[in-house]
Amino acid sequence: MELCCFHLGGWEACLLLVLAVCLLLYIYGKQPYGLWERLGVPGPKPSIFLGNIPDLYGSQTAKVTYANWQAKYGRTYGAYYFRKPALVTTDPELIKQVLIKDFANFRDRFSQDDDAMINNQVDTGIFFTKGETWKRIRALFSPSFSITKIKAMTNVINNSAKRLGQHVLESAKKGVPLDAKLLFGAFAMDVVTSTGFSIDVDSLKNLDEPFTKHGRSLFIYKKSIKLVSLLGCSFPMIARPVARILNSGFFKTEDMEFFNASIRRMIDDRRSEPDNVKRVDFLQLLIDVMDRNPEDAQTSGQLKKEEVVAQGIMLFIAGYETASSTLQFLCYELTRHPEIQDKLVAEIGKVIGDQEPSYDACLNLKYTDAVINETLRMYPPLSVLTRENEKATTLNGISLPPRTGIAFPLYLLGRDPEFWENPDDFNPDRFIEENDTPHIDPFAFIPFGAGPRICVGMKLGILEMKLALIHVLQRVVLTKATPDKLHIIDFTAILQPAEPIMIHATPRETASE
Ligand code: HEM
Repeated sequence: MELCCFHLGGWEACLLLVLAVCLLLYIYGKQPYGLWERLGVPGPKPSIFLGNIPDLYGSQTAKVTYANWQAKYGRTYGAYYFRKPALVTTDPELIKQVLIKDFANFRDRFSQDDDAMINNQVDTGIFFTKGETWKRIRALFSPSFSITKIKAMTNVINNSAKRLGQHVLESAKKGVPLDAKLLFGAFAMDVVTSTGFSIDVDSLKNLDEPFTKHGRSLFIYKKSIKLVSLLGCSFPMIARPVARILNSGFFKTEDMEFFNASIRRMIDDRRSEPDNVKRVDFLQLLIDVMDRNPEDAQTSGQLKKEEVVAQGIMLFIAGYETASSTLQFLCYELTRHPEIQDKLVAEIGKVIGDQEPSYDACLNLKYTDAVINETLRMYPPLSVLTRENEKATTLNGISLPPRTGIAFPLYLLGRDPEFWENPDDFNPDRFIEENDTPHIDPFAFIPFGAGPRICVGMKLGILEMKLALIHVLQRVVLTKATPDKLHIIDFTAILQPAEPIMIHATPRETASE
């Protein structure tokens, strides 16, 4: 190789090449990290390639890091999630501005280079889509979650909840403790499969049933996936094509392929059935939207088949983890607070009695609402909410370039002593309006998000949690739970106990089967 007037031997050329690559990598690794300094916004110092990710997902949990950052830099500061800058805030005024007032410019969730790591099968899922595509899909998807549709599904959810109650009673009679996440996960999976697809799985009896197994596996991250995600976010231009070729990504390929193949099969089966066997479930509602005009989905405002499949997979992703996680923490707290459990049981007895719980009756369970809210305040399943701006804008006097991330650490917000008295105490009464409770700032409590992109499954989620509590607490007393002290982890913003929560129960004297 000839370079200027030097003649380089093989190893010298190699050395030069290595040095040049290192220099380029160094420039690439450092290049995105000047924004906050330029704008005079305080914040933690980023590491090369990874930004502040090592602080968030390294040896300590993200919630501890967010608390440390807030103590050091105040309520609003700048950080870097891999190569992307994000303004982090727990200021309710700013949260309101982003989620409601300036929503038109903050429609999208924060993503790394167009979600390079989101698997093919689900990349048109409503949670991940952006801009006009999100708007079209949301408009078509939301009517499926109307009160009328949810009311029509109450019986089906009730059947799963009854099975849950019976299962807990049988275990209580045998004195067998229950793994709360497996238990409520199986219940949540039954709710998704029955309301979504009219499939009666009975996951409680068969934890290895494929739907339950793959649903559970969605949120169990292998070390290799963590590594691939890290690489993917640091080098998105390489990661995206590689992920596409290997058909892999953030979720495990085998889970995505299982759901993809199962939902496609169901769609095909239904299309070959006569019209009069139409089912009342989410898949049918989506198929009906698709069949209005299958050819021209994008322009006519309809859904394409792959979009229907992606929304079907979304039901598993969004419906499984959230409700089961909340129920496990809620029951854990009930074992710690027998007086709250007694109040809950008294309300259920008064409002529901021995009737089949209806949607309307569940609306009258005000104390149950307070207990659910208090659980969501302390243990929001999605512990960080995000958005990003389409166009350049000014927020809190800070000029944000287009596609800057915004992050709201919900866990921290729920434990903030400025908004909550004794925030680490489980006290549902703070959500009871008649009590002499301090005013709750609505933007300090957003476990379902807020504004036009709020959780579309909120009513369904609340209903299924209430029905689960009714059927469990009518049959057993939750007496004890381990571990004694909860250690909570929050990799990729999903809140989980580090060790499984085991619940002990005894049959209630008045319990029916
Ligand atoms: C305890 C129960 C649940 C909690 C705490 C919860 C929480 C959330 C949160 C925080 C978001 C993001 C909202 C935002 O960015 O403003 C969300 C979005 C979403 N949730 Fe839920 N969720 C729950 C149950 C469910 C259920 C049962 C379903 C459906 C089966 C569901 C479907 C969705 C979907 C599809 C989205 C995306 C909406 C969009 O991007 O337009 N969720 N949820």
